[in-house]
Amino acid sequence: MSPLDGRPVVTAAQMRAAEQLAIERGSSVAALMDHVGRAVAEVVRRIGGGGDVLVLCGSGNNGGDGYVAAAALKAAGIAVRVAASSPPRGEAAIAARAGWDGAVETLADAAPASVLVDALFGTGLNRALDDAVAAPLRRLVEGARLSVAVDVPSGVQADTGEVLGPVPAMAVTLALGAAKPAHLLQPAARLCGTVRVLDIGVTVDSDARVIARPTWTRPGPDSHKFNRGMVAVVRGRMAGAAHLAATAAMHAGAGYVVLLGASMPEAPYALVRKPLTDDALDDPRIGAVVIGPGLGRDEGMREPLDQALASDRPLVIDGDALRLLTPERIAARGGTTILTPHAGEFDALFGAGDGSKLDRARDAATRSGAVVVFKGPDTVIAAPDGRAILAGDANDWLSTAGTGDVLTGAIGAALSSGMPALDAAAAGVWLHGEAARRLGAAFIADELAVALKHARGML
Ligand SMILES: NC(=O)C1=CN([C@@H]2O[C@H](COP(=O)(O)OP(=O)(O)OC[C@H]3O[C@@H](n4cnc5c(N)ncnc54)[C@H](O)[C@@H]3O)[C@@H](O)[C@H]2O)[C@@H](O)CC1
Ligand SMILES: Nc1ncnc2c1ncn2[C@@H]1O[C@H](COP(=O)(O)OP(=O)(O)O)[C@@H](O)[C@H]1O
Ligand SMILES: [K+]
Repeated sequence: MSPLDGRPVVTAAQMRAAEQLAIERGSSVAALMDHVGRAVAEVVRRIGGGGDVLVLCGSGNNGGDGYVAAAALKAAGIAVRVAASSPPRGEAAIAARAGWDGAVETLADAAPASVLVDALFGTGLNRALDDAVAAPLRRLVEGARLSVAVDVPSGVQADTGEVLGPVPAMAVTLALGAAKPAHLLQPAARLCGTVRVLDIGVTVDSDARVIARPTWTRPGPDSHKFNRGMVAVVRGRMAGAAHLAATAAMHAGAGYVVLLGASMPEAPYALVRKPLTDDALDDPRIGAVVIGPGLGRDEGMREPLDQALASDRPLVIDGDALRLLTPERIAARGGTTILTPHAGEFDALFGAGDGSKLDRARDAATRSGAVVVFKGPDTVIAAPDGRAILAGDANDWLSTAGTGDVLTGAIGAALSSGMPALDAAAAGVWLHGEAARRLGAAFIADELAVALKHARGML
């Protein structure tokens, strides 16, 4: 069992392809199922505290994993029972069922146990759970002290994170071989509890990964304010938002932050204030220009936006600026661009569309030629070359005004330090998430901007 950080995220089809490759190299579905079932049993034995176990088995291979796990638990001397939603169908699942020498109860009749193992449906779920399954599943999860899902909680769509009908929350989910989008994307991710990847002896790779602690160099003897990273934040109609972004950039470790569009000195005095002159963005030392927080959506703000787009400096575009643009206009810019839309801004810029958040973010990155940070209770970062990074598990207290402005500043700081755009976006998201985790509850965006320094100190 290992934590998710930095691990590949694969779809059901990618997982099947990896499984197929393992089979071509001499393994078999039955051998994989045997491996998975035993590994699940071992974890359940370890975390179950010796309590009795009820394994719920479906008709597919997820159910097959369940029968193998039940047999292994029994062999280990654990009191275990099995209940099934319907008989096994595939060859491997039928063989796994045959390896279980105990009774098989119906879901309706099964009494709860202290540990519940949900092996009803995995990546093969293709519709909402029937009531005859959903109701007993809920009753048995509620009656258990500990509930463990095999691969994904039954009822969630592994590739999209959609929840098909009411699904009870599990305490632990054992992701088989690799994380699936549902382990990170909402609303499914909240139902997974603690997710751990279980090695199943299948090699998986993917161009999508779970966010991980970034590599972000600390200042050294050669550092000075300009080579630490210089960030220019363009101020608009609502000065507070740009201030938050600028403060965040400073506390994320930028060496020099300038607020363009203001000239009167005021605290914090470390923040340099200058007017947005025609040549303000020409300074080659500027490593990132941040525009959008509090910019205003009126026609009058098109001018500074045009100036930023025309500059050859790396650009972070957020908030109102996203409302004044089209994907084509961004694509035409060339150069490095990072967009940080929340769901409303995303829909306005790229259209509502269907598909998973991961698919939509990737499509948006391709269309705009920019790295797209699609924010929300889960955040998907996508690059035009197809790579993607998923961040789940956010502190819900982030849902307060101004936290997005803070994120923009943090990304600006990372970008200005010379990181490639995808890495910079991920570093900013990680720092923001870590600062929020440390702050706990009911913090405000001003505090979040300052708290970035504590997260930065960990790197
Ligand atoms: N890919 C891999 O490398 C491995 C996968 N294994 C397991 O196989 C699982 C996938 O197995 P399957 O493809 O058989 O899929 P599932 O076991 O998730 O279920 C598929 C079956 O359930 C039916 N079904 C789908 N939704 C339903 C619903 N709402 N109500 C009633 N029936 C429904 C389908 O028609 C199909 O017959 C994985 O999640 C994992 O647990 C392991 O056994 C072995 C290794
Ligand atoms: N449960 C949640 N709901 C909304 N936003 C969340 C949640 N959890 C984390 N966040 C994060 O909080 C930030 C909100 O940004 P945004 O909506 O742009 O706010 P603002 O425009 O007020 O700064 C984003 O980084 C988002 O990913
Ligand atoms: K399951």
